[in-house]
Amino acid sequence: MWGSLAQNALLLGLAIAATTLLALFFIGLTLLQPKSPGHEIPLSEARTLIDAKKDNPVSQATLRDQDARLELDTYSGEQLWSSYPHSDSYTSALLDALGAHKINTTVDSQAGKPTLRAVVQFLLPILILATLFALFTVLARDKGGAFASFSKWSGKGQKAGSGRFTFADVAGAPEALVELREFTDYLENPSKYSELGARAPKGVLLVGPPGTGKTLLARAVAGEAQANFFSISGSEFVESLVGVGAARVRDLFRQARLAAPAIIFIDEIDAVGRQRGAGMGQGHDEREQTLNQMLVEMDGFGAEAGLVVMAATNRPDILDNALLRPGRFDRQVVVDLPDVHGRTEILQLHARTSPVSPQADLGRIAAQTPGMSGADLANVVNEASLLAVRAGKPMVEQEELEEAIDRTLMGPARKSHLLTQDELWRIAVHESGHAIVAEAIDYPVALQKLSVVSRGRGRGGATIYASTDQLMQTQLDLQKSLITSMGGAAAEAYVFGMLSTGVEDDLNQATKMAHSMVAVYGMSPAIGPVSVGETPGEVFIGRDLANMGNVAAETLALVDTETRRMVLDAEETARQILSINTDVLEDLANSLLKAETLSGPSLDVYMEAVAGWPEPLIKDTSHRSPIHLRRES
Ligand SMILES: Nc1ncnc2c1ncn2[C@@H]1O[C@H](COP(=O)(O)OP(=O)(O)OP(=O)(O)O)[C@@H](O)[C@H]1O
Ligand SMILES: [Zn+2]
Repeated sequence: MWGSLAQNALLLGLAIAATTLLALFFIGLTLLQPKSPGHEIPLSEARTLIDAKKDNPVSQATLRDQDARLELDTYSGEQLWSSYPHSDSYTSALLDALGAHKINTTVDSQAGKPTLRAVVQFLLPILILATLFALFTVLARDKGGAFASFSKWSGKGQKAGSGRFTFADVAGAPEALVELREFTDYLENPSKYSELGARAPKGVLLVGPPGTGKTLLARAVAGEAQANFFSISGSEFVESLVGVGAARVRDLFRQARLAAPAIIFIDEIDAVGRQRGAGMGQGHDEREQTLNQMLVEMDGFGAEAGLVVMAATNRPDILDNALLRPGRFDRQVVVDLPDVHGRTEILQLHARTSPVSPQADLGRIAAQTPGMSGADLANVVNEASLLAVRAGKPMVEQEELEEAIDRTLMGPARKSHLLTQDELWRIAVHESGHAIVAEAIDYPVALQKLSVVSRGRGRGGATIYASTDQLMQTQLDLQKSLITSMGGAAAEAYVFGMLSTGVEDDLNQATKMAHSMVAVYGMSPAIGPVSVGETPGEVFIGRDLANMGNVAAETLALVDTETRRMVLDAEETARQILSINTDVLEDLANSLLKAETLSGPSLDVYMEAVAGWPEPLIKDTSHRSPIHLRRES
């Protein structure tokens, strides 16, 4: 809860300083009370002495105007003093009286002569205030207190030129680099875009598991384009008070605008960018305000600004749709875990800055580390260097590198393990299942890439399709994508006789889709073309039935049954497709296991061998059998 050790020390120090200063202030005030000589008399008595008409006893008077004190010396050698009301009129009245009786008077206004007392009186309160202010600021930053908006936002500007990263510092992510070129292009010459009235690229979402170099990529874009770099993490907004996050966002954008061309990098954007209205409990309002402010800022600058906002997440699925609209984060760049090729390149890159022996076989290290991220691999090289130093060797040899793999796996930050051969094989079968099923039913979106490592630990591989621009989807389209989603689970069940946790995302997606088909799009014959009032894609489970309005409980039960039936049907179809393509499944899975990723021609070979599925994908069409209508164009 309480930040770092250093922050604690700072807090303690400030608290002590504030207390000390406060004590000094009061001690100082009493001790430095000016000591007037002699004894105090009431003002009335002093006036009587001054005003005495005969034998005036006062030999000499001193007006200490600043302290509002009147000191009187008498001819009898007495020293007396008295306080008087501190006002200009009273002072001049006193001076008049003294003058009238020709009393020798000194006025000591002390103006322009700062005494110790003045210092105490005026500087100490300022010092105390400053210390208290600093204290609050630190507190606020740490706990999200009310003063946080005064504290400096924690974004850091990176001066172009100092310790810059470039694309040469990123290895094993060629696709990401290609996509990011456009942003460096724009940053190097924003006016080109504004002159042409072209829509400048504004926001890009870097999607990928931790440690895959998302931050590195953002910095590299800044470095390539000689742009300034500002970064902030979404998690910094969590737990702060309402309004603080929004203020920081405003600040950040203002600073970046002044420093343009610039990149604003928002790490862990999912911490603020979740679906609005989906959060619960504390910090929810704050998150929404911060998110809204972000949207406002992103809409508030045009092509001429020379600003690019990059954000990183590994959960793009939970982001608020408003963030993904055109003119905001409308681009996504996937930053996958590297395959064996990528890992070799990353190792080579990091080996360049360490004394790695040319005899070391980095390809072998790459082959032993499926599932490791770029950050893990950088760590392997680093650990190996430490081991070499400890062993007194001048160079890092194979031995150290291999030991460093184990050390990296045992490291404190590491939450998972390497993918074993068994896991890789299962993932290869699963992904091949998706691809073969999609091919057999002529899934309308092109398959681009198959991978057994790319999607992050514990999540298995990925089957990546080109994104589609299609706005309207028919029942057949949805049915195809449902069957394709079930291809992975069907393959696991078909080949291994049981599922694994790797099917989680697929089943989730398939269930949501089937549910929408039933409850929203009227595609289930049992329910008919009736909307059950649900938001597309939401699942009933755990939902408050009281919110369901006019929908009868029986209907809800029927929606459930129909959803399940649709998913089961799709799985059955997928399984049958696989059973007529067992040979392709075997070959493809093996090839994938060896190469870790397949794309382009090496993938096409297998796809061409897939036998198509001859049967209709939509059953139960009896209630809506088509007729033939002449169409004239
Ligand atoms: N593709 C890569 N090429 C070279 N080095 C890499 C690569 N990926 C990661 N690294 C190394 O790992 C370090 C950490 O990566 P970075 O912080 O950019 O990852 P990230 O994806 O932003 O992680 P997180 O999501 O945890 O913030 C980099 O500074 C770099 O040394
Ligand atoms: Zn899958």
